Amino acid sequence: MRSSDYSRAPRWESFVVLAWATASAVLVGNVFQQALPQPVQAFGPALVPHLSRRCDLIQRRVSSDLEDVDVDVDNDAILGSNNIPRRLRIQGRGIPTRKDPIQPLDSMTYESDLIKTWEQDPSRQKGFDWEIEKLRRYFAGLRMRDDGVWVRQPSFFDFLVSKSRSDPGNAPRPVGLVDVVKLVLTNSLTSVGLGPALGMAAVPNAVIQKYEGSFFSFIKGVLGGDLQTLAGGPLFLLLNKYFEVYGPIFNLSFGPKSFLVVSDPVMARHVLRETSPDQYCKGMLAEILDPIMGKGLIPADPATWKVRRRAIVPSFHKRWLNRMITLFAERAEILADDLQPKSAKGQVVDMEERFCSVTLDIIGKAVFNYDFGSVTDESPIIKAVYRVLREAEHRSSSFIPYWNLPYADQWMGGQVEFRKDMTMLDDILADLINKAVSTRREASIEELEKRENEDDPSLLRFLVGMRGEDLSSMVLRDDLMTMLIAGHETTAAMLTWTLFELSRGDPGLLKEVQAEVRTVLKGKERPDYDDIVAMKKLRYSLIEALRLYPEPPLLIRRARTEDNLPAGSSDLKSGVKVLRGTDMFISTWNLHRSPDLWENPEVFDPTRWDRPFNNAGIPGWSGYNPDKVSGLYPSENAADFAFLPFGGGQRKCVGDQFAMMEATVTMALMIKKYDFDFAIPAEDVGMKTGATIHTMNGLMMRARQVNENEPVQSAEGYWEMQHLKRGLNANGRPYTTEEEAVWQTSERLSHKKEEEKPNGEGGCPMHKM
Ligand code: HEM
Repeated sequence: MRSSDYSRAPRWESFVVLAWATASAVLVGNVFQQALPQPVQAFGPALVPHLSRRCDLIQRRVSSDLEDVDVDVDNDAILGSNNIPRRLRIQGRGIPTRKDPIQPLDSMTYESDLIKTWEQDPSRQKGFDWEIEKLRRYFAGLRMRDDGVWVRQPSFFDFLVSKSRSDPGNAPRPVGLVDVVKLVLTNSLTSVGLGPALGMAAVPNAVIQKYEGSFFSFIKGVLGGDLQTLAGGPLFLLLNKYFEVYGPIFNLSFGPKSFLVVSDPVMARHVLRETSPDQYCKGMLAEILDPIMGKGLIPADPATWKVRRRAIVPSFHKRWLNRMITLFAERAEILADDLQPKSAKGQVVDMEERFCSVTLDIIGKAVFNYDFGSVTDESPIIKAVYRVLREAEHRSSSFIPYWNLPYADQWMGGQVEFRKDMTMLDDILADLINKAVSTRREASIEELEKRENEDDPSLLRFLVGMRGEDLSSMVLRDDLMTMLIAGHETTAAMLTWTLFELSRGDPGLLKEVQAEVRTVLKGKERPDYDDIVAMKKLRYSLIEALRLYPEPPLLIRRARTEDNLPAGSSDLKSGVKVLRGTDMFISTWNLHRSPDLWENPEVFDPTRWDRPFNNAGIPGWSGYNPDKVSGLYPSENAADFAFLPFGGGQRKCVGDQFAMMEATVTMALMIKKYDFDFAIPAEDVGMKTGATIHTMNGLMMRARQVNENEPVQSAEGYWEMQHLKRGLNANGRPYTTEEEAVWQTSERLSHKKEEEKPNGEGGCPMHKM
């Protein structure tokens, strides 16, 4: 066909040729985009210059036809470039819900960058390239909303949009099929003894192959994808058994799939702190949590995480945290009041459920100023939240992604319900976000920190007010949903296990913690920050519960680059080569209960946090040093990564201070007003796991109201005695001089004898009996 024939060509033909030309151009651009420098990427469509004259001619005709498409929009309200024609505009503003077919463009993608590149320099919005770009956007369903936000509607030409993440610097690419194939091959060769030839370390292999349950339960486990059933119980307990057999690093294999299980502080420090967050991502955790948390901070890929972490951290500022203390106290008081009639009647209360309710109410108010009212009420929304949480937990302990089966949300009972629950929660969230956006007052971070926001001190209000914050995309919704989930059951579990351990342990310890609480809060209506600091024995009890019951008991990572783990306490002196794509579990459960890292690791002993601990047998580990405790709890740094209550490194929990304050205030108000007795034997409480560790049968207790102004019948001396009997001074440190040792020991012990004398003045009545 001669070029002059085009003037006579039928219109549909020119349309097809144009679409083909545009598609090939953009496809070429998209395929090679990662390999090309940014300016070249931005001109993807122009990568086929020989087509330009033809396309120009056809395009002029087609685009003039398209101008006639009538889209009713308020042109005055449109922000940004005036060069965007009406056909590329669409009505609407605000944040849609997940189920809406029209979604804002993900601001972290290459596509978004490409649009920004065009917008940054309006002088470039002319000529052939610009016309092609406009057409590409039209066919790809890209539209600009009234508020200037680019959205995407479903389109047959969806492939014209590049969804890949933009590359911040030299970030490694996500793991792909080739990496997985290479990994499986290497694993297979290593398992037949060829590992050393491939440079792989001789990491022991733990193969789950002996199933001890019934055939029926096995089939049920396989069909339901339930890893716990197949592992014969909570996975972290199985990993603990293997830890005892194979040591601090081993491979856990299920057929061709394997996980590297790390239980060594030096290796954990390397992965969490000494590598960049680009090097290890959340891997399968991100895949599992995607339908619930989307690109929220916990599962976020490294590129999204960098941007969102920077936005979220300032919202947890000191003034806000102080303000939250009042919220914690208000909500704990509601819980205490609710316990009163049950206490009077001697009724049994499931304290685990009560702690879940109070933490849900707190996080709802703190994150988006929403009152779930779950301590006193039951509602379909609360039930939906719990069902979603259970589903998230089930997914995170499954190895078959049953939720991805075709149309699973149409025919699988649990998935149908899950879809409905998510829709309900999404609608509520979208409504809250849109309300906050519509009353937005933009300001700098410093200004926002000073702002009072009496009626609504929520994180949502802060984030929406942040100048320059991208409010268009789903990431805000994803982050809020993530914090709702992350900040709720974790704190509830910490409270549950603290009450459990304090109640079943030495009564002297509980009495001492209660005495501290009642002394610090004496005559005060509500605790403040200084009181939280002063209640050290309580804080250390809470953190000790997190040592024994870490939430979550496993941290999940996937290597995005090849790496070499240090040897740590293993025998693999050259370290361990980690291939790109390797899935890894860092077992916090094993770290926290390792006899090499703790004295009497299985014992609940909050006093341990006063005493240093070291083990020269672990090269590169500097032990636990109480002098390094600087905040509200002994952190991962004080224990050199043997203790990871809130993770470590750059992806450490953003809510650690919030959680510690919340738990201290809630527990303080509980044990100030009540004594608790087990309603079932402590050993029947049991343990099961999902993302967090729950009790098997609830924490069934009876609360006895006490006179909070009466001093606790003292067990004074329990805490100090734990140090003294180990030959340390009253603060848990070694004596500096011999004189001090002699003086302190005789002084303390004679004081103790005085207390123990029958009818001795000031003696402990408990010991008088
Ligand atoms: C006792 C309570 C809590 C515990 C034990 C806990 C534990 C953790 C742990 C271990 C991580 C690191 C996960 C990893 O490295 O894979 C984490 C991350 C996170 N937590 Fe918490 N958390 C608690 C409370 C909270 C609260 C109250 C919030 C929010 C209000 C919160 C929000 C987050 C977020 C957003 C992350 C992801 C941080 C990032 O990747 O940058 N957490 N948490």
